[in-house]
Amino acid sequence: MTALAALPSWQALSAHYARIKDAHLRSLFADDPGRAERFSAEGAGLFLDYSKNRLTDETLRLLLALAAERGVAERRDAMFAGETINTTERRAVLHVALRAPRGTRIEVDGTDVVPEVHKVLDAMADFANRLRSGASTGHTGKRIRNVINIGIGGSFLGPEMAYRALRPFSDRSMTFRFVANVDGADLTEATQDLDAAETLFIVASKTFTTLETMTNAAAAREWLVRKLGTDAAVAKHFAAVSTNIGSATEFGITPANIFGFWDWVGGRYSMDSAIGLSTMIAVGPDHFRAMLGGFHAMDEHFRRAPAASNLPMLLGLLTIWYDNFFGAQTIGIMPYAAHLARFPAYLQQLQMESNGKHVGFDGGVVDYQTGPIIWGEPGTDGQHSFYQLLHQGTKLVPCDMIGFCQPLSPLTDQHDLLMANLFAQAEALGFGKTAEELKAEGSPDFQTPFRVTEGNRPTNMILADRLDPASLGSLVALYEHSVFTQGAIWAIDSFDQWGVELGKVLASHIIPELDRDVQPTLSHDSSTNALINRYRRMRR
Ligand SMILES: O=P(O)(O)OC[C@H]1O[C@H](O)[C@H](O)[C@@H](O)[C@@H]1O
Repeated sequence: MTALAALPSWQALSAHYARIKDAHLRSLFADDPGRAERFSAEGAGLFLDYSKNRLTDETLRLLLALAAERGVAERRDAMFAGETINTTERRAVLHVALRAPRGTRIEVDGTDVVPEVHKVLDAMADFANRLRSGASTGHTGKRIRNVINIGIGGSFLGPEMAYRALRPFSDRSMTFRFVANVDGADLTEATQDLDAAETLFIVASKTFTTLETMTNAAAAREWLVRKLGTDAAVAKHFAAVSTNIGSATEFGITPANIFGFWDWVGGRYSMDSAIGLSTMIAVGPDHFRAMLGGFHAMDEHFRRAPAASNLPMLLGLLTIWYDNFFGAQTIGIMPYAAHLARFPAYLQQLQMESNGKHVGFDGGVVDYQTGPIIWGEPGTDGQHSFYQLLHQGTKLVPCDMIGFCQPLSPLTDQHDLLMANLFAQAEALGFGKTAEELKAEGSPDFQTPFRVTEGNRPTNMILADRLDPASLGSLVALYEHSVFTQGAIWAIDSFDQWGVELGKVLASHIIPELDRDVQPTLSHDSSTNALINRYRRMRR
């Protein structure tokens, strides 16, 4: 593959960047009345205004040329065709099959996987309906009122985020909790006020080997058996979601309560697979299917919309623009929706685990920056903590601002306040306030320099009608495909995660060294040895 820096479009972008890097959004807007209209696009129920970015028509033209030269569309088509694009794990990448409507054909090694997907969805729907209606009960005959999802990473962040996002659509008579951390405090807090007879645990793990999840699942089983007095209770109080059906069965989970998925679904791309069982129990199968519809609508948009109006491509290319040309290190995600409080955390795994790589397709170390650091908080909360740095700090932090036009809360007047803040923040970040303007408003001279806000801070504005299952699906798929676009440009495998292995292996070496009954001979570095020794002395 041609080195990125050697591509004509890359070189043209570098030269173009040198020319426009200091252009201010104030003048870009003043000189171009049609800017907002031209730099916006719509698809799958989402509207994207990207006009408040530091770009011109030429920037866009060159970024689109880069996407073409780098073969983003071809790689996208290869993904949809079930090709083995996750080369380091030799796997297809087919989260798009999870939301393919019945009757679509998507093949992996000659087998159409769509019927299997719908078979699992139907089994999940049956399970969810029986729980929600009370047709299936716990071991003592009591209705299941509490669902605890035990899982971590992709088996946690998606389900937790989706449950919180869709609470207005959820069965309010049920309690949903999400346990991830191997810190026993997590499970203890989640169970301490619950009646075991009314509690279902879903053990969610693609591999069914993850230390945290297996440890918490075993502790949950002990808790349940202790509370209900018999091992037989496990059958009615545990379900599992995994690609590893054998280990889930060995754990003692009733086969009818095990829901499978496939190795062509990455953990961080799995919230719309059986990993979403807790979501489906919470909101019901119809809403879950509406969410899949939103995902699919964005898949189709990504697949068919011309690059210049293709939301995920635009979002991905803008990330490249700031990351590689402006040298930005991070991107902020600011959902103006309290229900999306966990969306930035969800996107952290999706983006950073996918594109936090420094080795390209050819096995060589890349000579450019890859995935940005993703972080964020819901607005308006963030405005009162870290926005100061966004407005007046020394770092360039492009932000995605996300809003919904219709409130779901009955406090509708407050929605105008929320949206006014959303629009105002993007305006302030983009255009700032000059010393002259401040003086004209009567700012005292001694204060004026401190009050100047430079502006020229870029934002994307993403709007949807309301936060519902369909728009949530579209929004997640938008970011999935943006991540894909970035990975294709950087020529990295966005679907492996080898970097997380070393820490796991080292932990497995240290675990026996903490055993109270042994006096280990430690052979780590002097810092790690001292820390282990200190812990052994200090713990109770
Ligand atoms: O679903 P599991 O197999 O338990 O994996 C849970 C998580 O742990 C791993 O360490 C990976 O970094 C994540 O990609 C994955 O989502």
